[in-house]
Amino acid sequence: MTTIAVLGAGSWGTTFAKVLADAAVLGGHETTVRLWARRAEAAAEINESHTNTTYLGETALPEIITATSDLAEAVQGAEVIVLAVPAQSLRSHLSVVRENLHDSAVLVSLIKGLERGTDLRMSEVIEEELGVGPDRTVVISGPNLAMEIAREEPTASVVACADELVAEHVAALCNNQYFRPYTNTDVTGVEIAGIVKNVIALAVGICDGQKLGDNSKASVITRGLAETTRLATVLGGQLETFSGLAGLGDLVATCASPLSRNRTAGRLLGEGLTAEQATERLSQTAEGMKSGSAVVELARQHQIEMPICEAVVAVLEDKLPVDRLASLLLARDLKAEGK
Ligand SMILES: NC(=O)c1ccc[n+]([C@@H]2O[C@H](COP(=O)([O-])OP(=O)(O)OC[C@H]3O[C@@H](n4cnc5c(N)ncnc54)[C@H](O)[C@@H]3O)[C@@H](O)[C@H]2O)c1
Ligand SMILES: O=P(O)(O)OC[C@H](O)CO
Repeated sequence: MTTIAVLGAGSWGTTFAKVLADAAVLGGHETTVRLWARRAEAAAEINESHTNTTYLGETALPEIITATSDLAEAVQGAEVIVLAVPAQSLRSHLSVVRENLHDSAVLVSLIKGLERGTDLRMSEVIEEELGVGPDRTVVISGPNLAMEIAREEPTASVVACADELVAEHVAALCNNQYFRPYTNTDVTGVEIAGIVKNVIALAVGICDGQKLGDNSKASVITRGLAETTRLATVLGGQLETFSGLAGLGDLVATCASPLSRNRTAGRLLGEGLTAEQATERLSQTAEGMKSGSAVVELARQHQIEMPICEAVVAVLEDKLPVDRLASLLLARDLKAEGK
């Protein structure tokens, strides 16, 4: 019997709990999936009606998912702990996890954000707070819009861990008829790809809000991928990761889809809303809004040029009028494409 705790019953946490439960049924594994919801009413709805209507409408959740609003209870005895809370709140949740952590538990981050103040990736926050090694820290990232996966539309993803056997174990736990995981050992590359694509999606959304067309958006996506790759490779990420699912795959899904909260937030900024107004309008997590400044800070520390991310953050901080973003990027000095 494998006990898996999923912390965060928002759109991705709830959907991923369903992915795990469906994988267990398909694979004939004996698995218990516990889902931690911040609100007691959400936990009660999941237990009684097997739905989470706030995030997933009428999607029917498998009955092997049980929910609780008691974080310690969710974590107790769990061999696998999946983290699906907003990036800026992860550290505060980990203090409760630490007190109830199973000796050999594996920690799996679904989070696509960078911690403000420390500029740490989520795997680094987990390792620092829980004192676990990279062989127990896993990151899952890819073109994974929760709502499509909840409808069981096929997708693929990347399960990354420094220890390939651990990645394979977690991949087996989430492999089902609509979710196909590939393993990878490039945790840094996979994580940076997921973090920065949210900032690039904000830029694409701004193009939408400004009524710019597909050439502009394709240019932002392509140059955005170049920025992401520059940062990740300096931090130790592998170049190949960026032509894969966690790189190009996720960038395309997020920047193309009206389901993306980051692209939607960008569109609202492009239409003239402030960052605060756009966040209020969304009511769900758009990680790029908070992580953007940490990305830019990290890039500056490593002397990496990230002009698109810099411009997005300047808009978020009200230092650049949104209608000047395109002209600012176009006025930069000419350079060779590969540099
Ligand atoms: N939704 C997706 O399609 C998707 C896909 C892949 C990755 N992700 C990533 O997964 C992470 C979680 O995203 P989500 O879509 O589930 O977000 P969400 O906004 O839908 O849900 C967040 C959940 O965290 C809970 N929470 C706990 N502490 C919180 C706090 N301090 N502030 C706000 N909420 C708090 C909320 O109650 C909610 O249940 C993000 O890093 C996101 O980038 C999301
Ligand atoms: O809705 P977004 O913008 O948080 O994107 C969701 C996923 O990260 C897409 O892979």
